[in-house]
This record gives sequence, structure tokens and C-alpha cells, in this order.
Amino acid sequence: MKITTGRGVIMKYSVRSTYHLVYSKMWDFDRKLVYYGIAEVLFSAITPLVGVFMPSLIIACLEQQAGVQTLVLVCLSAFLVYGVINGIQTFLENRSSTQFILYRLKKFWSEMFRSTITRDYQNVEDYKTQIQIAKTEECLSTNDHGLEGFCHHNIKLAVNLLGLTLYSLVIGTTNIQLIGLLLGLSVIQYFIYRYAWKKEAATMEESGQIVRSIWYLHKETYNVATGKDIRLYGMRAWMAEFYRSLIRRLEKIEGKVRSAYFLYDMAGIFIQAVRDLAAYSWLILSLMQGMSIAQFVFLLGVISGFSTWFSTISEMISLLSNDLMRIGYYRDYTESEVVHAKPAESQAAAESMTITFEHVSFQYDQQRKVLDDFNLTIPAGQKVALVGINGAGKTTLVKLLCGLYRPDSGRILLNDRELTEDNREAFQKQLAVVFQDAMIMSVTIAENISGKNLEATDCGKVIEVLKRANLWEKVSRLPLQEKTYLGKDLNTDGIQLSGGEVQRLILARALYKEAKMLILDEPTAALDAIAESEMYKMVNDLVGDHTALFISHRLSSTQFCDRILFLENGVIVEDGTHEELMKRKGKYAKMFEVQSQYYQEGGEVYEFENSLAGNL
Ligand SMILES: Nc1ncnc2c1ncn2[C@@H]1O[C@H](COP(=O)(O)OP(=O)(O)OP(=O)(O)O)[C@@H](O)[C@H]1O
Repeated sequence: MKITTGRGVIMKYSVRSTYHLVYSKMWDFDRKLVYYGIAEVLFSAITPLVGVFMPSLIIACLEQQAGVQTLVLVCLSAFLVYGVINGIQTFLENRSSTQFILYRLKKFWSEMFRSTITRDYQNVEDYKTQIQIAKTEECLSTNDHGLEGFCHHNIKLAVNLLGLTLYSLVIGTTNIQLIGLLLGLSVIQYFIYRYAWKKEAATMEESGQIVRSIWYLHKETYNVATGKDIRLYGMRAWMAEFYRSLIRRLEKIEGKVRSAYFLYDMAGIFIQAVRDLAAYSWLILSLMQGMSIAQFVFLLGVISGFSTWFSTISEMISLLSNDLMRIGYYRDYTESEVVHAKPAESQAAAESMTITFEHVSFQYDQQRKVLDDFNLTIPAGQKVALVGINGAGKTTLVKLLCGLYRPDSGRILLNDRELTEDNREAFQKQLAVVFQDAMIMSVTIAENISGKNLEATDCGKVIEVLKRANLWEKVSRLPLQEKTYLGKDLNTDGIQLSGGEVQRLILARALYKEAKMLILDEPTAALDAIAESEMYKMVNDLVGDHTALFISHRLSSTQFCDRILFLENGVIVEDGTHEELMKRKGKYAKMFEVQSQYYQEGGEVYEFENSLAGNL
């Protein structure tokens, strides 16, 4: 059920279902949190009443001309009772503050972490999911709003409701008309507050978007990768102006909201004046008609505290609407129907793999189809090169093959078995893929290679693959060798590898996996042409009988392959060995000839640019 909480703010989930979700999880997490919460409500509502009652008690003793001893005893007892109640209330408040943080982190953050890490790659890559993640963080990153705010605000709401009820009973037993007037005025004040809140709620989506953009810009200012371009391409002024324009937009929105709250504040002052006039007139009149001073002081305290209970209730209802909206973001993300990873089936790994694409079509969003009715068979053990100009669809094809994307139509078969959600994890275990943008984590070299913690890593095997990837010479010279940290995020002694060294490390990771199929999606961009060619040949020797797919823009690096596929706009336009394609004098031969001009010229080796391929 959708519920409107303010102009333009629609909540997808019923209030009841969100309450049920948060409190049933809390019950599972630690039921003491609920018990202590109830106790906090009781003590927080009683404390002010006791505070108001104390002076009137002392005055009553004076009025009745009690002896000094009795007066001292009453005072001490009153202070003791007040101190104990106040102390318990403070303890409960502090306890819930820390416990709600733990509840948010242990229960909700971990659920979000699990939901992200296990979900389909295609879904995580989607920009809509990225926005959902940013919004979910809004629900889980602060103590005052979203999930944790919800827990605190509910306690405060309950305290104020109970306090209001107690105070209404006290006043109501003395003057029923007065309580009617006080409640009526408070209701008017509440509706004016709702008006201001609705103004604010109507801007929340837009201001949330602006705040996210501001955070994005902030992030880019300390992002090491973009930092270079910002300085070298003189982007500072442009970014600063962009930042200022966002702040200006936020200021404008805030201005509108502030003026609505100003109206509320003004109305509040007026209502307060009317309320005080009525209440104090009655009190003074009652005093003149014989009310005791003790009762007068007590009712004075109760009446002046009455409006605070009510205005806090209005405030809490508005804050809770905001919290509910943010919890809705969290629910959108964690309850959305996405494919989550299934544990790998235990099945015997095949020695080598035959890959078949059967009428596969795929497109990103509403763009043109990258692959349209695509067919291809790679027999087991074949070494295939996939070449083509930029944007031809090579990486997309690899991601489909790895199960990172799902075809829109058609099937991908692995040894005659269709790749599905159920066997995807099992299949991925048999694959080693080296992408252009491979991930290096700020952990040790050995952990980066094995993908496990040090205790579970076979360091002997790590050294062996580092040797095979021509990186051991460098690593062996480091004081901690394969146990050296990469980057300084987790260890200040961490080292920085060069682009080419990172790519060798990624290759070592692929070799460590001992997969049945190896895919190299141009991981060698940081290597020179000769080093790349040598690495591809070396990998070819290492994979033995296993199937391998090599992607490169440097055609000389892949000419050794059993088969070369020339991809253009998602279609294989040429298919054969290097010799066959050269004889055919088609697109491949033309590209090869252009590139080869840049190799041996006057006995010197020249580097050629990847972008050259795109010019063909
Ligand atoms: N995540 C994505 N979202 C939307 N479009 C994408 C995405 N990735 C790639 N594309 C588009 O799909 C097409 C094929 O891209 P792909 O990366 O598969 O080509 P490629 O042959 O690997 O290119 P290159 O040689 O430049 O790496 C391109 O037009 C690209 O703009």
C-alpha cells in the first residue's frame, strides 16, 4: 500500500509493516532493547512530573507549618526519589544510544552488505541500483535519521504521549474546559506544523539529489585517479563553480522551507500567548478563590510543561515520517527482486570446456543491441583471439560468458549445459578472467592472489605463480616478500605497484586459480607491445589443453592463436587462423598491416596506440 506523507512524498510501504519490520528484527537481535525501551519511556515521562511535584510538596509542608525536621526529611526524600528516577532515566537513555548504533550496524548494515555482495553483477552495475545504494546509505549512515532516528524518535514520541496523557489527567481533574482549550490550541498548532513539514517533505527528493551530487564532487576532490586530471586539465574553477551552483540550489530550497517554519514559529508564539492568558487567568482566579499555593505551583508547572509535550509530539511525527521514508529506501534496496548468488553446486570440473553462444541478444538499457542473434562455438582446448575496433562488443561478450550479464534472449552453453543462475557460481569457479580494470585490494600480495586470508593461502603456490608471471624478481626483494601490503589504506608500509606490475599480479591471480578456462580481456594495456606479445605466448604455454580466449588490440600478440575472430558491431565478420585471414585480405589483414608499420622500422621497436585500431 502506498501512503502519502507530504506533498510529493509517497511511501511505498505501510507504516504498520515498517514498524513490524524494525521491531521484529530488534526482538530477534536483542529483546532487552525492547524491554529497556519501555522502561525508558516510563521513566522519561515520570521524571518531569516528579520535578514539577517537588516544589509544591515543599510549599505544602511550609503551608502546613511542618517542623524543620519534617521539612528537611521531605526535601531529602524528594531529592532522593527525583535523583534516582533521573539517574535511571539517564542510564537508559545512554544505553539505548549505544545499543541502537550496534543494532543498526550489526543487523541492517550487515544485511545491506550481504545484499550487495551477493547480488547479480548486472544489477549492481545498473545506475538505478547505484542510486538506491546511495539512498540506502542515507537511511543507515547517521544516528539522527533513518533507522536509528526511527528508534530514538519512537521512544521520544511514546514519552511525550504518555507525558501528555498524565498532564491532561492532572489538569482535566481540576478544570475540564481548560484541558479542552489547551488541547484545541495544540491541535491548531500541530496543523500549522504539518503545513511547514509538508513544505519540507516536498523538497526532500530534490535536496537529497543535490546532497548526493555534493558528496560526489567531494569524493572526486580526493580521488587519486581524478585528482591528476582536475589539476592537469584546469578543471578546478569549473568544479568549484559546479559546487557553488549546487550550494545555491540547496540554499534556495532551504529558504522556502525556512519561511514555512517561520510562519509556524509566529503562530506558535500567538497560540502560546492565548494559552498562557487563559491558563494563568484561571489559575489566578482559582488562587483568589482559595486554591492552596502548593496546588497553584504544581498546576503552574503542569500547564507550562503541557505545550512542550504537544509540540514535541508534532515534531516527532514529522521526524518519523522522514525516517519512514528513508527506511523505505532501505527496503526498496534489500527487498527488491534481484538475483542473488546461489552456492556453487558440487560437480566434477571438466578437463576443458566447449563454449556455445546460441542466438544470444543483449543490450544495455534502451540502447542499441550490442549483440543481436549472436552464434559462436569455441571447442574444448581451442585458443581463440577476439579482436575488433573499440566498442565492437568484446568485453560485453566476455561478461556474458562469465555469467556477469544475462542474455536478453538466447542461451550460452558450457559443455552442452545451459548457463543458468543455478550453475553460474559453479561455472565461475572454473574460469579465470583477467579484465582491463582488474581489482587490487589494499591487502597483502599473497591475499590478492589467492582471494583468501593468509592462513588459508598456499604461499608456496603464490611464489610459484609470481615466478611464472615474471613478478617474483620484484617481490622477492621486498622485506616481507609476498606478505607485503599493497597500498596504504590498511597498512602504512604498503607499497605501490606500477601499472605493468599490477597486470602481472592479476595474471598470477588467474594462474593461482588453476581454472579450466582462461580469458584475458586486454589486461596488458600497461605493457609494451613486446612484453604483451611475450606474456600472451607465455600464457598460451601455461594453459596447456585448456580453452583460452585472448582479447587484444595488438594483432601481433594474438597471431599464434588457433583461431581469430574479428568482431564488428557485435557480429563476427571474419573467422579463421592468422594465415587464413591474411590471405583473405579483409578487415583483419588491413588492420594488421597498418599496425605492423609501427613495429619494426629501421630495426627499432615502436609502440602503437590502441586508439589506432579504432580509426580503421
Ligand atoms: N555498462 C555499460 N552500460 C551501457 N553501455 C555500455 C556498457 N558497457 C559497454 N557499453 C556499450 O556497449 C558497447 C560495447 O562495449 P564493449 O565494452 O563490449 O566493447 P569492446 O569491444 O570491449 O570495446 P573496447 O575495445 O573499447 O574495450 C559500446 O557501445 C559501449 O558504449
